[in-house]
Amino acid sequence: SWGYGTNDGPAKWADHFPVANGPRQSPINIVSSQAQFDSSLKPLKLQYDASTSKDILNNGHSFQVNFLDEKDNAILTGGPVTGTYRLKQFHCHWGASDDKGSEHTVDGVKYPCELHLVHWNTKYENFGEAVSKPDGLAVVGVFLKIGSANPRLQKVLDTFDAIKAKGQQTTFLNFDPKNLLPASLNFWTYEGSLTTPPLYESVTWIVLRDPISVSSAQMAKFRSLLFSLEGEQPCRMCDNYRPPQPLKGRKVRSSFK
Ligand SMILES: NS(=O)(=O)c1cccc(NC(=O)NCCCCO)c1
Ligand SMILES: [Zn+2]
Repeated sequence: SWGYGTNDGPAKWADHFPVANGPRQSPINIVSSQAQFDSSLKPLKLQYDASTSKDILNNGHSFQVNFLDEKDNAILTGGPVTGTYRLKQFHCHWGASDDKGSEHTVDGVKYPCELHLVHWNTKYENFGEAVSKPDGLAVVGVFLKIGSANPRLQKVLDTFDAIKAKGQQTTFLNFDPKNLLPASLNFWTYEGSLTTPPLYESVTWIVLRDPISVSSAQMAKFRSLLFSLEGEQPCRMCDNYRPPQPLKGRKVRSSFK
């Protein structure tokens, strides 16, 4: 199956997933001067207070914190979307060094890490139904910038020894993802896709302008995870990001001037 290596990485994904060369692929480079302020965009509303985290998993591509999504416990409304989107999971993408790792870039600037909070449109039955629909998902992207250690993020990193290898999972309760958001919810938004196979063109992207902090030591902890199964030749999990894709005429709107 697919990965991020020389033989199975982003340059090869089109072999099995031809939509990789489609008209609304993600991520993109956000050219801030080209983004158009849209006063009709509503404030982004992230109601995570009753969010219910369940567990954390190493899926062989990233770590993923999964949420109970049978009820409207953690929802996204407003911003560029109509209706209600439910939080399903969050995960990250990062580099082998602090000079790269994010999927979206801003004026060509790469961040060391990018957090994705994945929500699905409740007009569909569940995530599996929504994931392939053009208005199926809304993903909030948050950049991580090297600075002081992030104590909220540390709670996630403290589970990594239990999920070192692909397929390992452990209980992870009562984590509030609101604690991973910057003070301002100013955002850019555009119509895009999953950034991993199957690359479905089903995502309304909502990329927050302001980063949250992470320390260099914390970034090193991300890189202690493995792409590989226990007992296999260990392969450190890093550079699990897709590079920016062609804009193909899409407009990027901003919620701020
Ligand atoms: N990276 S992302 O565009 O936020 C994103 C969001 C939701 C799903 C996905 N990708 C997938 O679920 N791929 C299916 C296999 C992933 C490993 O279990 C990517
Ligand atoms: Zn992602």
